Amino acid sequence: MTPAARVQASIEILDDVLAGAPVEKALTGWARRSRFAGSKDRAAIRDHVFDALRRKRSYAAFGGSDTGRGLMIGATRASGWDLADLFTGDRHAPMPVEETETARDFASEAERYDIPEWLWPRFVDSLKDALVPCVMSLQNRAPVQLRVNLRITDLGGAIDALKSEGVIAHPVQVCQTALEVTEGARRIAQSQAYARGLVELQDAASQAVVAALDLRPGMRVLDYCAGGGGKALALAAHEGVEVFAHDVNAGRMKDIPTRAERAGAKITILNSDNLSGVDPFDVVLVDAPCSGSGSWRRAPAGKWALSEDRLRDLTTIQARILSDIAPLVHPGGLLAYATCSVLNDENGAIIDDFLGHFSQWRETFRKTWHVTHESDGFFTSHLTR
Ligand SMILES: C[S@@+](CC[C@H](N)C(=O)[O-])C[C@H]1O[C@@H](n2cnc3c(N)ncnc32)[C@H](O)[C@@H]1O
Repeated sequence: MTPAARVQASIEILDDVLAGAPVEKALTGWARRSRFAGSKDRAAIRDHVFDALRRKRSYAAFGGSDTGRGLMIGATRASGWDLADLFTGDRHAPMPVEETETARDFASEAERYDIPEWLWPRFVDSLKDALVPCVMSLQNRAPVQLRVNLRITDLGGAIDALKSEGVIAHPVQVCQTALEVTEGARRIAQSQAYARGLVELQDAASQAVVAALDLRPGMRVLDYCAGGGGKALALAAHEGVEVFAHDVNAGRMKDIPTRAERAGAKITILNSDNLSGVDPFDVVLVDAPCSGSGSWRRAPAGKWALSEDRLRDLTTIQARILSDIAPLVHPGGLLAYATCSVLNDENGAIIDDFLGHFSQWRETFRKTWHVTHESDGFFTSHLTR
């Protein structure tokens, strides 16, 4: 496909997404209808679509409308490409840009930085001096990051194994187990290094949340909101730590046994019914359901799907999970709360509210990871009684 034909395909997919289709469904639907497209075309179109979704508001201003076409005109203007080279009207290319399709000034800072208008005051309050670097980072693509499985290898061993298969990766500051992939990211899933459990795909801040726990051999640790098991696997990489995984939606944990086997680790799955009968744990990690605002680079549709009502529901769920789970922590043990959100409503405010209601608990540690090139936005707080 020509670059112009890729832009036209992106316009069509974006129109589907703007009409309400989930982005992955819109991309696969297009790919199925377009057998002529090769893997490089599909990857380039995916990049265009995700980029346009990250910057939906600013591209709409640059492009003069919030349609798929407006976003891709905006993207072309923002990147400095010549519109006349892509919007040619030739076969498969978008129609030439008309005089009415002009850029306009940004109406607000929220529009400039691609944040929903209603959410902007919360971003300002939550992020303070980190606001602009954070929202600018959220406009860009996230790096591909790996966790080195220290049960099987060390950083050097993983880097060498990946390199021999054409994947170039280097350590990142955020966490000692984390690597950033700079070349060959698409080879990872088929690589021996991945199949043999040397590395897992996981962002560095998620790894840092687990690394912040003082895990020691003999501890029993519960990952209460385990989902696909990313954090449970990182917990289970610690020698001698017994790891349990639970999720209200048990189906989400279906891949954990296979992933654990690949990693040479053991994770016991608990369902909600047998949770009440188990002995208390030394550590309970609550990686709570949240807005995902710290990882909107990876899932940009979430930025536009969040509403005030949904945020209120999430904070209610977060508070309820903390109070429900507190009795499952051994006296003197650790209740570790985490979100991949940058919003104080889901972070400090939840902890402060919990401590206000449960006076026997105190906070021993709190940390925020701001969104930077290297890091997704994360928050954690350690509570004990
Ligand atoms: C942020 S995700 C977890 C991601 C996972 N820990 C990982 O690292 O891959 C939050 C999870 O919480 C689960 N969840 C939502 N409400 C819950 C509840 N009341 N109790 C337990 N889990 C819940 C969701 O099903 C979802 O899988």
